[in-house]
Amino acid sequence: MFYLGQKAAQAIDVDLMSKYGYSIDQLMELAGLSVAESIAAEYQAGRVLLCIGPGNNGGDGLVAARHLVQYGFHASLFYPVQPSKDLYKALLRQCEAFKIPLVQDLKTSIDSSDLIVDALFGFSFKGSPRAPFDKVIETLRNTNKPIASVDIPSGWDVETGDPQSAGFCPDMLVSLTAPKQCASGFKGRFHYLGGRFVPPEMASTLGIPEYPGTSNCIRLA
Ligand SMILES: NC(=O)C1=CN([C@@H]2O[C@H](COP(=O)(O)OP(=O)(O)OC[C@H]3O[C@@H](n4cnc5c(N)ncnc54)[C@H](OP(=O)(O)O)[C@@H]3O)[C@@H](O)[C@H]2O)[C@H](O)CC1
Ligand SMILES: [K+]
Repeated sequence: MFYLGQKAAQAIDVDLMSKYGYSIDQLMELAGLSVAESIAAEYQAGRVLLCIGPGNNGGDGLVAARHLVQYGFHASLFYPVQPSKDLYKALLRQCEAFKIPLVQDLKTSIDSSDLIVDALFGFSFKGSPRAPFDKVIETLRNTNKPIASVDIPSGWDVETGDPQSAGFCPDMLVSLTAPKQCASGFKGRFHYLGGRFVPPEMASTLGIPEYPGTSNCIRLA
């Protein structure tokens, strides 16, 4: 399977929508579903805190929160920067309908959670984290609660990963569509692949393995 660089990951996203006709809502729903399924495959249904970022990685987290509640988890959201885009507003409304609370105090919420989901940044992250996410990532680095990262461990460079060991090491990584190059430095326990929406032509070019049965995720390592 190919490990994608930043430009290749962004180009695939564009192809899925322009060449193959997917909408972002469709891709995000399936991406978030696969994140929830991967988590439910490895962790007992407990208290899960989802840290949500300002882009589509955060959108995946909002979708995953809803599915995790349906799987019996107690979910809450830490969502420090809420963009005004209709897509995210609608996903947040759905979370409200599922009685998923928004929390303000990250440290206290981490202490009362069994698992943290990192849906802060994905394949469009660049440079060093800017405020307020610098502090959020620092707080995640200082917890010993397990972290499940969506697509990229937030704060890592999409291609070079975390060479200075300045970021955190997640316990789980759920790569979406195909792993990004930074995933080769992942040392956590569970590496999953999700995003079962890739048409056969693209799947064979990328070397994506066949998903088993009706599953929306595959354990890679
Ligand atoms: N095809 C797929 O696999 C799909 C994956 N999905 C998910 O989408 C993300 C990529 O989403 P995108 O919106 O392109 O980007 P991100 O979520 O990674 O982040 C963009 C926002 O982050 C801000 N940003 C970037 N760098 C920094 C930084 N150093 N500090 C603070 N903030 C940063 C950026 O702000 P700008 O002002 O720089 O624009 C954006 O607000 C992918 O990884 C998957 O998780 C889709 O859901 C479905 C298809
Ligand atoms: K992430």
